[in-house]
Amino acid sequence: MVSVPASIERHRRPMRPRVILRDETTFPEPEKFNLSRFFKNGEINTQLRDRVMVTFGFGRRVCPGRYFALDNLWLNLASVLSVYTISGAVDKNDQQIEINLENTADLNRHVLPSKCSIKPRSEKCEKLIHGCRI
Ligand code: HEM
Repeated sequence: MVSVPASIERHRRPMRPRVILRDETTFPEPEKFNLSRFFKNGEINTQLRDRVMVTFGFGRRVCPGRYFALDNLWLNLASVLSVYTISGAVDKNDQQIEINLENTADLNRHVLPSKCSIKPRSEKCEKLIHGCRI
């Protein structure tokens, strides 16, 4: 077995974000997709521990791209949601097709594909998407 030099060993972290964010004492049923866990009396629960910054690690090895990543996510999501309505798809009998929330087991986990419906919010949005002048 290759031994790890002490200078590297002291940078190792026993608690990774993935483990912290699945701590059942703070986040009951951590594997369940449950947006209501972030709300209290119809408002965002500001008493919860910050679960966004945890994702990027801590201390001297904290992710230096965190603000860039968060701003990009915000811009991308806001751009998409401002012009599209995204919802679950319906089958030919007009019944809602259930969204599959299972994760892959890769290093970078993501949800498995599900059918969904993505429609422009309005004619004006459609023109915007196609790059026409409104
Ligand atoms: C949602 C997107 C991202 C997530 C969740 C993320 C998460 C992380 C995490 C958990 C670490 C390890 C922190 C630790 O060891 O404690 C890390 C390190 C790092 N990240 Fe990110 N990151 C993201 C985006 C980015 C972007 C956009 C960049 C660059 C533009 C970036 C550059 C880096 C670098 C260079 C390190 C190594 C820092 C070091 O070891 O000193 N990351 N990131």
